[in-house]
Amino acid sequence: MEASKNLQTPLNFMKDDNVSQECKNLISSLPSEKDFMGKSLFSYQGSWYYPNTVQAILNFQKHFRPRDTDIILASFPKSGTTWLKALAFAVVHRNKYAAYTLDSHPLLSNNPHNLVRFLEIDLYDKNQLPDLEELPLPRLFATHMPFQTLNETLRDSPCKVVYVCRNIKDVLVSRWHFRSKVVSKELYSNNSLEDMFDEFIKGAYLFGPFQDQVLSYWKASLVNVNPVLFMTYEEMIEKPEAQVMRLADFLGYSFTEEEKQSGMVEKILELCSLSNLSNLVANKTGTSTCGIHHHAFFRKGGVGGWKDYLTHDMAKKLDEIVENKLQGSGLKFE
Ligand SMILES: Nc1ncnc2c1ncn2[C@@H]1O[C@H](COP(=O)(O)OS(=O)(=O)O)[C@@H](OP(=O)(O)O)[C@H]1O
Repeated sequence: MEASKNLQTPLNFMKDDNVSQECKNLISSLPSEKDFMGKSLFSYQGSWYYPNTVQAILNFQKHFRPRDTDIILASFPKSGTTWLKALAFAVVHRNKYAAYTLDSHPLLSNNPHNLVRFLEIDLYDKNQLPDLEELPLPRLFATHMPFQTLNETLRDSPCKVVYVCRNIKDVLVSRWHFRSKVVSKELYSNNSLEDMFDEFIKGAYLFGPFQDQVLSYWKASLVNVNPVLFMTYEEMIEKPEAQVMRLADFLGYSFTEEEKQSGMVEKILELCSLSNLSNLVANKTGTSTCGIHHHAFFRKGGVGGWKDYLTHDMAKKLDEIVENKLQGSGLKFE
């Protein structure tokens, strides 16, 4: 692939134009690789970022003050983030939007990414000191950072972290489709699946390596420092009622018997379903606060769609890098 110079991407967090001298000094000491467009990525605390994202993470690490009731939704991109944001928002704020009807719910008029904003590619990317005081309680945030980077800031806080992960093969295919929607053809015309596969094998791509991030949250979920709930997209697809109740229990917003009897769990699942969200005008139009068109967050969903795209050999190699990393951890992808 040809690496052209001076490429511009519309996404702020992929740029390198908002970096302090302190951050420049740090970056100059970090391992670096070129991404698919020939732009530089840097490895900070075990994950790869563009310079503006490193700056945003430094902002976050320096200035974020967690509250005990904060909830952080973490994920590797394309693992079910949008769904988890919608579900967590709907669960914790369910009493604010008419006890047993969800007709006037914010999720019907706003994209989940604007209701639960990313720390490093939105809030702290835009602002060194974002105003987080006005957010409704409990405050909900999201991140694609690995646990070790998040935890440096959360260390003494009892705030809760929910991690959702998904099979690497579906993640890769989802990311490939997503890239074709968000990176303009002028910047990158050859969006081949093989290029993305090579990135995953090599490990140097935004927020990668996938397997390192998954392992960081898995390990954190086994020890009781910051409570971490480890969820999988596949389990959410297979047993949505059980998983949303598990989420609610963990967050301290368990469904009452009365709510269960009245069908509240099913109503929330319907509200947050891919078919419902993706058909809303609010999600067919407009751009999220992190600069991505709302519609780009929705596609086909489901489990095993990778089979239509990846060869047997590709699938085997992807499984191998994940298995090698997770060996002995007790976590296994089917
Ligand atoms: N509500 C809901 N229910 C089930 N599945 C959903 C939902 N919303 C989005 N999706 C599917 O999730 C994939 C996008 O992943 P993320 O939301 O993690 O993307 S992002 O990281 O926030 O950019 C992407 O998966 P693929 O369809 O396989 O590409 C979306 O279609």
